[in-house]
Amino acid sequence: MSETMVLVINTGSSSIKMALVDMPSETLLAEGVAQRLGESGAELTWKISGETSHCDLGGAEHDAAMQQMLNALFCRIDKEGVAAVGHRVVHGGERFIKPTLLDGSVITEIESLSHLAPLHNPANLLGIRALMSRLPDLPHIAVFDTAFHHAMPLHASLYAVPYKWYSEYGVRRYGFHGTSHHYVGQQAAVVLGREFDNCNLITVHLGNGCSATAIAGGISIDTTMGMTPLEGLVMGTRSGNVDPGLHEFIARQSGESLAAITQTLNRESGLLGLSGRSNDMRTLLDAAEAGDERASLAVDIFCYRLAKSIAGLAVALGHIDAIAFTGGIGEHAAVIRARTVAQLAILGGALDAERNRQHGKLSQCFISNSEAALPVLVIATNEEKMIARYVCEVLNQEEKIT
Ligand SMILES: Nc1ncnc2c1ncn2[C@@H]1O[C@H](COP(=O)(O)OP(=O)(O)O)[C@@H](O)[C@H]1O
Ligand SMILES: CC(=O)OP(=O)(O)O
Ligand SMILES: [Mg+2]
Repeated sequence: MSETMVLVINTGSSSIKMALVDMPSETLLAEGVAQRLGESGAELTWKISGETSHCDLGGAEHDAAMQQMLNALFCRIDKEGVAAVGHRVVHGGERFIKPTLLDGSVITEIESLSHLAPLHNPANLLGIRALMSRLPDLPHIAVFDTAFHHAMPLHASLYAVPYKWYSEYGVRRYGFHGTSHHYVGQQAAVVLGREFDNCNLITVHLGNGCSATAIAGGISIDTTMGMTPLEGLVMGTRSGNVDPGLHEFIARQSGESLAAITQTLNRESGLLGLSGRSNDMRTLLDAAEAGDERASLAVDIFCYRLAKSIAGLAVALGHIDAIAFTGGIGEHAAVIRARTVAQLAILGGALDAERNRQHGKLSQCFISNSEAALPVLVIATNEEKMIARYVCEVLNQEEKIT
């Protein structure tokens, strides 16, 4: 394909990432990150043409941060060169199993899935509407977190509930963070010197939302998130798995509605709920180091539940070629990787302490001990680059059709 620029927006539960990607070279011409949204430490960083700028967002939520980011971006880039916009959309339901050109009916359908991804689809739609109004003449393409998981076998995607809940209401596991798991899986195969389609991998995405995926034959065959991004691992503000009897029990105890309890499990649980302090792993590791017992307990539970889930995914694969850590925590928190892998001796996991500690300083992906049976890698995710790739695939197909 000819040189073209793709603008990408990735709205997560605690961050907004934007990138202007030159394709097909995949050069990042501009990168913006607004993080710790909704907290007093909310901040925005832009890297444009090699220059970095930084500003305090004063506790901004998604909407305010997005407007500020777009103003900063459009002051500095030439809109004329942009060929298309790629939007991360977290829940694509049963219908959206590949990147899709956005129009009114697609937007309505994404909106109808908002109750299944309340921390994400509404924020994704904010970005879609803001960019469609600023760049109305360009193609806008939605790339869904759920798409990479769409071929999960039924034994992994169905819950053991009455089958008609699946056939009549679409109750099933979808999985999320698919764009990141796909990108990191492909990168891990490159590092291993193997074909992606011939690798058995566990990719572990640890950001504000956390999930792990078993990949075989180039597809996701099981993952820890489910019908909503609430299932699975302990996360920043999400509980992950709880006893299905919990809702009724708490409703009886506290008189709260089911919706209020779900809201608590989404927004006030996980690391935040356990520590009573923060959803941010940096804050908790500092607090634990300073002797805060609840922060320490939150970190212990996070690592134990993660190790247990990775061991569970091993069942899906039989043989594991590598485990790859990614996401803000996976890439930067050596102590979390160390404490998790220390609980995976049953799979042959053993880290090289120095490689693990130095990761980031040396651009070295392997952090496992050379003698260990289980190779462990750290791979920086790049959902924005992956979204730009998917967008170009759609543009190329459209070109072929017309
Ligand atoms: N150096 C670090 N050490 C420990 N945790 C870190 C570090 N840098 C980022 N993190 C953690 O990564 C998480 C955010 O990850 P990220 O992937 O950026 O989030 P999002 O899910 O919003 O995209 C936060 O919990 C943050 O504390
Ligand atoms: C799906 C999900 O949890 O995304 P994020 O980690 O960006 O919140
Ligand atoms: Mg994210």
